[in-house]
This record gives sequence, C-alpha cells and structure tokens, in this order.
Amino acid sequence: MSTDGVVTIGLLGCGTVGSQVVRMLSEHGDDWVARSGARLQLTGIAVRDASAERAPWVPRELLTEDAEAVIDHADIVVELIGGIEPARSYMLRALHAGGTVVTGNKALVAAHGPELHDAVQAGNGNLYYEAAVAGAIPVVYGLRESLAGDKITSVAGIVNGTTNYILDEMTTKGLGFEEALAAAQALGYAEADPTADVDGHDAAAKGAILASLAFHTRVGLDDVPTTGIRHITAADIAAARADGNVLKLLAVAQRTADGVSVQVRPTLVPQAHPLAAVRGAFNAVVVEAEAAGRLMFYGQGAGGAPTASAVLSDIVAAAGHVVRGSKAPRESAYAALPLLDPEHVPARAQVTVRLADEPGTLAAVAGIFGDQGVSIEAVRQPRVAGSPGADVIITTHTTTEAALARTVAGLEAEPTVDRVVSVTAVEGY
Ligand SMILES: NC(=O)c1ccc[n+]([C@@H]2O[C@H](COP(=O)([O-])OP(=O)(O)OC[C@H]3O[C@@H](n4cnc5c(N)ncnc54)[C@H](O)[C@@H]3O)[C@@H](O)[C@H]2O)c1
Ligand SMILES: N[C@@H](CCO)C(=O)O
Ligand code: NA
Repeated sequence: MSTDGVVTIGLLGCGTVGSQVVRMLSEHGDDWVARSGARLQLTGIAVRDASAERAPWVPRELLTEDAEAVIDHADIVVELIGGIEPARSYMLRALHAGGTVVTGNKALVAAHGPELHDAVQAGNGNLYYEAAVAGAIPVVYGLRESLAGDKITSVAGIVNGTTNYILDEMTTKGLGFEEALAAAQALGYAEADPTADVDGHDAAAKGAILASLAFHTRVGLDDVPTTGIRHITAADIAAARADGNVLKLLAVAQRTADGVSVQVRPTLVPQAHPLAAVRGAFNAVVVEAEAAGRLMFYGQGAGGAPTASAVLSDIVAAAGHVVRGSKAPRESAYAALPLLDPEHVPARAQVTVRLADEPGTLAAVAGIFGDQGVSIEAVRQPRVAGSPGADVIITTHTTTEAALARTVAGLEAEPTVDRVVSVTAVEGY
C-alpha cells in the first residue's frame, strides 16, 4: 500500500466477470474506502487482445497484454482469466512475491490447491476464492469463517447453474436433453463447448473445494467420482416425478467416523426437500453441522454481476488486510481425514430392472439385494404399456457404494433379469 492510503489492484482477464469487476470498482468508491480503509485503485488490466472491443466503462488506457507487469505493480492481483495456464503461473508469481490474489477459478483451485496454498505459505501472501464456488453465494466465507466453530458432517449442493437450468427445463417443459441444452446455450448459460458443465467437472471442482473447507482436509479434483447429465432422458425425469422426486445434479460431501467422501451425480431429491425447489440457473448449498443443524445457502451461482459481487467482497477484505498489515485466513487442512473407500461410502439408490413378467422373478431379485446385505425400502412395478416384461423400481435403505455395486453386478448376472435399466442415487443417507 502506498503512503497515501491507496491499495492498487491489477486485473487479469476482462471478460464476463472481469468487466463487471471494473464497473463495480469504478462505482461506490467512498463505500470501498469506508469498508476497507483504503482507496482502491485499478492500475492495470491484462487482456489477450488490447485492441478488442470492450464495455464502455473499461478504461482503455489501463489495458495491456503484459500480464506480468500488471502482477508486479499491484497490491492485489485479481485473476479472472480461467483455465489452468497461464492463470496458474500468474497466481504463483504473485503469491511467491508475498502478494494477494483474488480468483474465481475453481478449476485451478481444485486441481492445484496444495501448490497454491503452499505458495501462500512460502511467500506469506494471501489467497481468496469466494467467486470460485457458487458465484454470489457466500459459501466459502460461510464454511471457512462463519462455521469455523462447528463440526460439519455434510455439504450437499446444486453448484452448477447450467445443469440445473437444463434439468429444470426437462422437468417443467418435458424437453429432451439436447433441446434443453440448446435453450441453455441460447440464454448464454452454457458455453459453446458445454463439457465442463454437463459432464459434471465444474461441479466436481466446486465439490472438492467445499469438502476441503468443510472437513479441514485436502480434497482434490481426482478424489471426486463424477457423473454428468448427458445420459438423462425425458423418461428418467418422468419416472422421478411419478415417484414424487426431482432429478438434480448434486455435489455431495460427507464425513463419517471413518473419513470423507465427495461425489457428483444426478440424484433423486424428494419434492419436499429444500434443494428440490431450486429452479432455473440458481444454486443452493445445504450444510449439516453438529451444533448449527441444517443451514441452506441460496442464490445466483453464475453471471457477470453476481460473480463480481463475490470478487468485490474478497477485494474489500483483502484491502483491509493490506491496510492493517494482517493476513487472510490460511488453508486449514490439519484434520487430514482419509478418503473413504467404497466399502465405507454411505449410499442410497433407486435401481430399475426389467424382468420377465413371470412367477418368482421378483423374489430372485429381492434375494440378490438381501445377499449383499442391502435393505429394500420400497418396490414399485409400474405398468409398461406394450412391453412383454415388467420394470421394477427398487429403492434401497442406506447401504454402501461397494454393496450397491455388487448388487448391480448380481442383477446383471441373473438370468430372469432382462437388464438393469438404471441406477440413480437418492438424496439422504
Ligand atoms: N461467468 C460466470 O458466471 C462465472 C461464475 C463463477 C466463476 N467464474 C470464473 O471466473 C473466471 C472468469 O470467467 P468469465 O466468465 O469472466 O470468462 P470469460 O471467458 O468471459 O473471460 C476471460 C477473459 O480472459 C481473457 N484471457 C484469456 N487468456 C488471457 C491471458 N493470457 N491474459 C489476459 N487475459 C486473458 C479472455 O480473452 C477473456 O476475455 C473463470 O475462472 C470462471 O470459471 C465465472
Ligand atoms: N458454468 C458455471 C458458472 C461458473 O461457475 C455454472 O453453470 O454454474
Ligand atoms: Na461464492
């Protein structure tokens, strides 16, 4: 910080979120002074193409293609480029020099968290990433600070707006996946290449970050088994509705006596559950903590202005630390809990099997569940018009991932089972 109370800010990337950060910084200047104790001054904006057209409020004289110069002349570096490189090298450069970095880059934080946190430690710098998880929703702060005095047992969230929008369109309008994806792209929710969203990788990165914060344990992207929503059909959605459920892409992080687990997959949520009411591109995160009980965080998880709100919150906090010479909260990974193996990961599922409609077939199926110690909660046999066989939908009580996998293998090997139509996770253990 300069002697005249100015904290300088260097921005890397000026796209959807970056341009909104520029707009917000240029407004409410006196509020930022009052809240952080410093005048926040944007001193450089690193972009890939300085001659490209920009929003009218972006000061052209600050644009440069020299990102390293921006980094080296700023108290706070705001990384809004996205992707791994060069964002990773830029952030490490700032952190190793003892600087402060604010980022919205969940892919980078989830894949390279240890390296970034180690660089914070080595350089005695600061790292903030509220915008990386669920956009405007203050869930990073909530877990890291508001709930620092409690023991969190689970975090379950709708943390990807694009996929929630697609599933919601399929649920409410009866659209197929491709049609709903096209609608999401037309509205600008889904990228031209929607892979990270629809295949669950974006949600997996956020799940890894949430679990790391909630359980004081390093959880990386590779630790999150992930299934996306590409294979979901209108029939799956209709079957869920018929059972009083809604299909949602959930990131679920759990802590048991033996360790922790995180998964991302389409999950049946009862219509009465608060996550079932999360519509459109909204996000929500439900946290269960021992003393606090259940908490729900809800709001806009994407979009330029909502995400910029989270970035500004980090900038104001970071500027306050620069002014006072204090530090941001450091990574808390002291618990170092083990990752659960599938024999210990709690699981509940709905298994749909197509059977020959003959005496004894249902008993054989029930026996396979019983052999694996998997308790059945409900069985339903809806009429399948025009089919010679019968679809039987079996919902289990809580079991383990491994017992469930063995049950499915047993069903596939059973001669009277025509095929296992689907295996879908059920919320709540
Ligand atoms: N858009 C959202 O709703 C949202 C929500 C939460 C988090 N985020 C995260 O925020 C970050 C930015 O997202 P966005 O939506 O603004 O992306 P964007 O693609 O709109 O903007 C990124 C900008 O960075 C520029 N850029 C690329 N390489 C560069 C380089 N080497 N140097 C300087 N600039 C470079 C691009 O030209 C582009 O203008 C990403 O990490 C994203 O995951 C975005
Ligand atoms: N693509 C993300 C937004 C950025 O995290 C989503 O659809 O939620
Ligand atoms: Na957030």
